[in-house]
Amino acid sequence: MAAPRANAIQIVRPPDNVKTDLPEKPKKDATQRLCRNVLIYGTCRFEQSCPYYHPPPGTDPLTAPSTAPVASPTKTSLSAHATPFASPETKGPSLSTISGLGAEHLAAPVFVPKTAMSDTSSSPAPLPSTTPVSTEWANAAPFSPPSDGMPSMQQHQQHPPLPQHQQHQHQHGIGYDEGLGFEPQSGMEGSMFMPPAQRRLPEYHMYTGPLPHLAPGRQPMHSFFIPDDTRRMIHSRQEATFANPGISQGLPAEVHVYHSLVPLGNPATMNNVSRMFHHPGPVYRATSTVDGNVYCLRRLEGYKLSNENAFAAVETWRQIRHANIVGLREAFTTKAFNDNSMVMVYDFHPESTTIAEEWLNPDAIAHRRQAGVPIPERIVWSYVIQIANALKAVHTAGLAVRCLDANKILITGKNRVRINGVGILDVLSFDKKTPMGLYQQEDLLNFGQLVMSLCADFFQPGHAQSVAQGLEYIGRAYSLDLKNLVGYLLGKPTALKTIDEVLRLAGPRILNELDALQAYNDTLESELGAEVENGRVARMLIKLGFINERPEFEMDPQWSESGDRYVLKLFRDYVFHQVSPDGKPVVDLSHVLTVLNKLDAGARSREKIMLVSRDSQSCLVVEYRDIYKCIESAYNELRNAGKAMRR
Ligand SMILES: Nc1ncnc2c1ncn2[C@@H]1O[C@H](COP(=O)(O)OP(=O)(O)OP(=O)(O)O)[C@@H](O)[C@H]1O
Repeated sequence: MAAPRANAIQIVRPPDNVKTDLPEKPKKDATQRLCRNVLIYGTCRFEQSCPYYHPPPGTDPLTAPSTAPVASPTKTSLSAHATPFASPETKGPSLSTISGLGAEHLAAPVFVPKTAMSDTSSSPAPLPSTTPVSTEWANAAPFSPPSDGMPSMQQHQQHPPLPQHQQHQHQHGIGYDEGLGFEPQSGMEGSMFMPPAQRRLPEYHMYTGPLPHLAPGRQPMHSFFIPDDTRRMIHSRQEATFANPGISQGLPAEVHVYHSLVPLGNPATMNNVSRMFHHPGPVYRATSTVDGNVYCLRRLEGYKLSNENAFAAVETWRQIRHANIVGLREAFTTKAFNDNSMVMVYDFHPESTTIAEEWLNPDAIAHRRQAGVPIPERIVWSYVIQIANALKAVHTAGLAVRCLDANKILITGKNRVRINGVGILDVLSFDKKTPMGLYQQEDLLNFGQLVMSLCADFFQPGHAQSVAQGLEYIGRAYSLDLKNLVGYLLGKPTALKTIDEVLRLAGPRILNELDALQAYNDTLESELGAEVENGRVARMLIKLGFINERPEFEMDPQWSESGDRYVLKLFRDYVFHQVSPDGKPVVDLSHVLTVLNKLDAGARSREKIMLVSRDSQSCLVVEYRDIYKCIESAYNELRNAGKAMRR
């Protein structure tokens, strides 16, 4: 058994120039105050000589009646006395009211737990959730009653210096990697542990994993971050949006309000005459000087405006915003390419391809034939429903797509399709005489041919025999529903043939699509949830970064090392600089994320952690809410000073 240490550990408060306005509360008589050893370790080995109150064996000091002489942690905690904490409510403007692009964005809405935390302020003695202690704690030197009159830190009873690694192992106790269970170490007495209910993670700790049905067998660590495939997809889209492959030679520096043109699609065929538009129709990515966004410019070479009214349809198309249509933004004529060109500006969908490139290229067809597997029906129905949805919106707006073709359906995401090139033929082949109903019938026919060519790759549009063979093949390889739908679309145009009827035929398949979309939505929301938490942690880290190690503030080189900021320095060590028993750095991401997340959610958290000075000569037992206040106070100080300078 370790003897009590001769050099009693002094709890040292660093120099603090900030004077508190809080009135000091009268100290209770030592015999009326709960022994810290009991509070933290469960027992006091020096009960005979210790001047503090020791509850009778078997009594839980923290659940003792309020009349019992139990010292509430509220009264002995760092925050209770002489702490110059500035509450965000009382000092400086409310963080959430600040707007702009400055550091004020760090002020995420403060999370206020709705559950048990709400009444902790009035409860007599909430339970600290610092968890297990080791046998080393049991052998620790007892605290000594404070001998001088330091106002705040003295309220913490003294404990032996606790190496950071012990804090890591025993205060924090468990990491996410290790699961939430807790196994007492052998040789530790049961009485040394909090009852199980008190050891669980607090309810305000927000780092929840994904929904169980969304991540069976997923590694816990991965649930902290966005999954690899989603991350890769987002990165490659960002790269496709902003990377400059350096192939812009020969292109004008600016076209209307667009600059930084980069050709899209296959460079070998981009200057070919478009099969759909009968003009060479290269496509470019370009950045707008107006809003800084990236757009897709389709240039139609050799266009001569013959009728001013030709552009009238563009205005109607501009109004259509639909999930399955590539949005048309504007159209203009230009000589910037040293010719007469018309440019149609569309929303840019990075990394997109077309149905033709994806499914109808010779390699894909050969592969399917070799494998004897057609395109899965689920995918065909998904395309059918999305395109039908787009057609419904277009026809309802009194327009027609007029270019429904596998080359003009963009695949912009997982099974996500959008009709591309809308409005071009309205301008190029401006013709007021043909009724729109005829074009709409043409849309339905094109739709049928598109579905047929996906299901039966030998299909040749316009050949009656090919249609019959195709339908017969669909009848064998796919469901009767699909065959009926294609048959309907390829049937003779009549007034009764409408997109509404197509939707009716698709009927229950629409529900499947809805189901799949909602499941995908759930997945994305769950991933977003983890990122929200990461965002909060990032804000907390940025705030700490503003404060920790600041060379000077208001002519005070000691600012970041004194007062509240000293607590933050120790807290930073607690988060990042823990070491294992053999002195090796503990690089435990789950510890960092958990602690920072608790801190961000900790405006009212009574959970305690122990911070130890670098020389291990002093320690502080602080609640998360105190550290939270320290950060808010110091950060507001910096922010207000920064604002005053800007004025
Ligand atoms: N709005 C857009 N956003 C992003 N990329 C696009 C967009 N529109 C087209 N693209 C890219 O440009 C490529 C070429 O598209 P385009 O419509 O010109 O196809 P195409 O096969 O050349 O058609 P066609 O010769 O029949 O006119 C597409 O594969 C796609 O990668």
